[in-house]
Amino acid sequence: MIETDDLAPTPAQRLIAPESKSAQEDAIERALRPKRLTDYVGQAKIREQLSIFIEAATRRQDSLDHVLLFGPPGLGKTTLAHIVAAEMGVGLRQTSGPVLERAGDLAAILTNLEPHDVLFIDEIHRLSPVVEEILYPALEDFQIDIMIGEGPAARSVKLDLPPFTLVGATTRAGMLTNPLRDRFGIVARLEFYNADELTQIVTRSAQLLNVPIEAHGSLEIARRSRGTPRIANRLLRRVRDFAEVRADGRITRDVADQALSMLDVDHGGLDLMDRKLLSAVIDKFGGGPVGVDNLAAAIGEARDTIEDVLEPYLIQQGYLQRTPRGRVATAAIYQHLGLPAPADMRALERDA
Ligand SMILES: Nc1ncnc2c1ncn2[C@@H]1O[C@H](COP(=O)(O)OP(=O)(O)OP(=O)(O)O)[C@@H](O)[C@H]1O
Ligand SMILES: [Mg+2]
Repeated sequence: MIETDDLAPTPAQRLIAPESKSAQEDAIERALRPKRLTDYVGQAKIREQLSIFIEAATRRQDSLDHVLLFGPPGLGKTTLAHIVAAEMGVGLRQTSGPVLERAGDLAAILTNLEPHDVLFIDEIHRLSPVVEEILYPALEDFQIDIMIGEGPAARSVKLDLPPFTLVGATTRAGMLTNPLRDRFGIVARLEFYNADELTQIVTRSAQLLNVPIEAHGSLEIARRSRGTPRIANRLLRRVRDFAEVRADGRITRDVADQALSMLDVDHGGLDLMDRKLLSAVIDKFGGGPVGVDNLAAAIGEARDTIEDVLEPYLIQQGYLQRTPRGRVATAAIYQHLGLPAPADMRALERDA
């Protein structure tokens, strides 16, 4: 048995939840958010592409093509949307899929844009169908059809819009309708960050927060941040607290290690929720394959939580595999947890 805790935090309470947890955290994030492309660490391919497209559009005095950003929470989609506007030297209007309930909500925003502005729609996979209808001609021809008046006197009016750039963000590109996805000229998939990139992010944030930190301290936090800048920044703040109370305020590797171990974030960045999930796969389902619905029932979490929040990093790290028959624990996770791998898995590895 793997040690898990019945008091494991709920997804939102997790120290390593990739979502933003509070208005206070949002404010801190804004302060730490890089403002220009050159300060944006990692995602080299996306940065290069965007810098070329932005320069080309600027030279032509054109608006930038519509941009779709997708990837797990906390990897820098909102940050990048703001950077696009800053690099283009234009304004940014921000809204989100669930907020735009009626067609009129979107029409009001669109008709108030300045030429070349960026309209940032977060959680764009949650747009309602009526709002999406309005969006199509807006994206393609910078025009919208709106209804004026009511009943028999109602008539449809075409309005011209200023040329603008839609930046859409989503954690789930698969949930976008095809016609919507097809209207983005630039599609960028954000990847998890490596330890080196996260070390740079932690070092930069520590500077902004005036926290003394050693290079090995940054690296230790980076390694345990699940490839996610938001988590790296959050762990940095918790380690700082620990350093101030239990040490002399300086974050060394030792201090970071002690703090994170106390907070139940292990050397791979896994916490109690991860271990609960993995122990269910291993102990209750013999290592898998197990369908995600069964897994959700076994650990009492929503299927979405498993798919959006828990799994992506575990899969990326090679701890869990997604197969057509369900989730399977890999040899790497048995090793990480210090458990003997099942005999047939060892045989498979020998033959491979
Ligand atoms: N490339 C980066 N370089 C430096 N810091 C970054 C980078 N990407 C993200 N961050 C930091 O991580 C925090 C979270 O990023 P952001 O809010 O942009 O994520 P997101 O992808 O929009 O998440 P969500 O899906 O929850 O909306 C930001 O406050 C920023 O400080
Ligand atoms: Mg965001």
